[in-house]
Amino acid sequence: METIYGQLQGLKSSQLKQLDRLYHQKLPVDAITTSEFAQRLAAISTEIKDSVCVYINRRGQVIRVGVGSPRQTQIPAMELPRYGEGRLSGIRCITTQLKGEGPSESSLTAMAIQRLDALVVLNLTGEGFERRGGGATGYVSQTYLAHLIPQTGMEEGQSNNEAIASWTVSPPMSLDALSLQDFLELVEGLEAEFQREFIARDVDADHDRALLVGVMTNNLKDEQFEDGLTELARLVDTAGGTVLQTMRQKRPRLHPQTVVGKGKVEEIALTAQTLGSNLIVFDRELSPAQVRNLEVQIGVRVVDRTEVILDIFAQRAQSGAGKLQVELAQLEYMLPRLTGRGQAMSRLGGGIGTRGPGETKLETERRAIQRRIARLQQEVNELQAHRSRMRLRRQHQDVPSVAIVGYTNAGKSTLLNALTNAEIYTADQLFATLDPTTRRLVIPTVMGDTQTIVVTDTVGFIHELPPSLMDAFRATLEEVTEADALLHVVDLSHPAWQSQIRSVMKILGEMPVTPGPALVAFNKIDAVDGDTLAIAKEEFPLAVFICASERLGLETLRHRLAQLIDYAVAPQ
Ligand SMILES: Nc1nc2c(ncn2[C@@H]2O[C@H](COP(=O)(O)OP(=O)(O)OP(=O)(O)O)[C@@H](O)[C@H]2O)c(=O)[nH]1
Ligand SMILES: [Mg+2]
Repeated sequence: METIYGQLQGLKSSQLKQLDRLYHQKLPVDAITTSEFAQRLAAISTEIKDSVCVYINRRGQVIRVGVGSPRQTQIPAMELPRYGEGRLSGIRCITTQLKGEGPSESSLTAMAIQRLDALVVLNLTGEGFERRGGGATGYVSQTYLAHLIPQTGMEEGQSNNEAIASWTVSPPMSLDALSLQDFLELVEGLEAEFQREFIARDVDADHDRALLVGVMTNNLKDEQFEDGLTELARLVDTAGGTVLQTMRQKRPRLHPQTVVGKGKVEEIALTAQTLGSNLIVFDRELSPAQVRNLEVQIGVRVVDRTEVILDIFAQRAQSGAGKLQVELAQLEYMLPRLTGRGQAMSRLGGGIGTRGPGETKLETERRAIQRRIARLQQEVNELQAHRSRMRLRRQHQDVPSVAIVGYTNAGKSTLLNALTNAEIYTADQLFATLDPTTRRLVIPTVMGDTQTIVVTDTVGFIHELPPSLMDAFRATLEEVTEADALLHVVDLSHPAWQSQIRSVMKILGEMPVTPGPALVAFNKIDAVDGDTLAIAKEEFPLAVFICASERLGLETLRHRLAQLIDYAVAPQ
């Protein structure tokens, strides 16, 4: 017996046998259904007093039989072929309906999620008869034919509109009229239209088309939640993806298996299908099991915030040390997530979270990965030792050191460039800098002479910096803990500047060695209003205010640095 899906309780074995026999039926390739096949389906359905769904491929073979509505018998996303946006799944569903008129909203939604070729609804008369010598007739009162239609005009600006699946449902027609329809003509015409729309939209295959999902839990304030989503959108953008839409759900507690509730998962799947999204990004860390469950139900690759950050790091890493640390972070993140994901990953293609040195390692054995991690750890240790020898040499020469720290995109590199004419890459991007750069800087002393110090610019921080990154970048972060003092650069023009300060302080507080004293420098004051300036001055009376890009306030900054160093290196 083949598997019969759906609600089988209470069915007699003779009924199950009838359902099973449907698997042996074959339809002509150019017919949606034949009259005989539809009557037979309707006869069984009438007998068991429940809907029956049959799924048929383009060769006319029955590939799935289920009892219940199209929604209850639908094919799981992971079992569906994925041909991309320009195509349909190559499978149609014929279902019987005991009451009601046309197809229900939920049946149509199921059609859209599975990208079915068509959905055929057979309304039952409630009676009928078996013809002598086999063959049922009279069970079908009328029929409906529904299919998807391409969404036109999904332009950039429109992409944030609610996703509305587009389908069309025929007026009721007789079974005879339905069986005369040319099925091949219908799907070929439809696919040609989908293909045209797909090309018109100029979809770039290397470009992730992402849906963001935010889960608002009780411990979050509205503002925090929205700031988090805004930042996530910037991260996806920096990683090279396009955000098509952001979906939100409020939940007192996360759903243990899928984070969001069942209805939301369906909505995400439908939206992904409708908008042609190939990536779902959650605003929090997901467990390996949650990622698997979500991918199976949505049929699109699912990543969490950490994976997006790791992907940016992988794209940015230039130096050997940078690449080494990124690879280590990626492997440490991936190791617990390996089981079962390999298959899903290869089905769902590349993009955010699949790039970088860690990528090819995914297929190899766990143990090989563990060995590789151990080797990378060793190399990071050597890197750490090398950096520490360099610092020791400086300390012998009595050169005080300052590390520039701050939230990513605060203007740290711009400031070091302005102070020392260094040529560090700066950009309005998150994590523009990964590798530390150290430059000499001459500043006054508190006594009025001059002195030389070294200033190091390094990787920026972010709210909830992934622990695997913290560990892998320990050699880089040691530049921070080993410096005599810190210059904490804050982007005062950013609406979330206060929470960014808190995040930076939190990360500094979690470092294995307590960092030195810090001077806060509020940057980008050219883009700040008077009220914000007043609040910052009141909350941080010792801070300096600068505009690194216009080199404003740097004289004051040099003097305050002198005081800071005088305090930091004074014999205690
Ligand atoms: N309006 C304004 N923009 C600035 C100022 N300083 C820097 N920027 C801009 O802010 C953006 C980020 O500057 P970066 O120096 O790359 O920032 P960062 O802190 O090094 O960032 P990461 O290395 O990515 O962590 C760039 O587009 C700069 O041009 C400023 O004083 N005013
Ligand atoms: Mg930088």
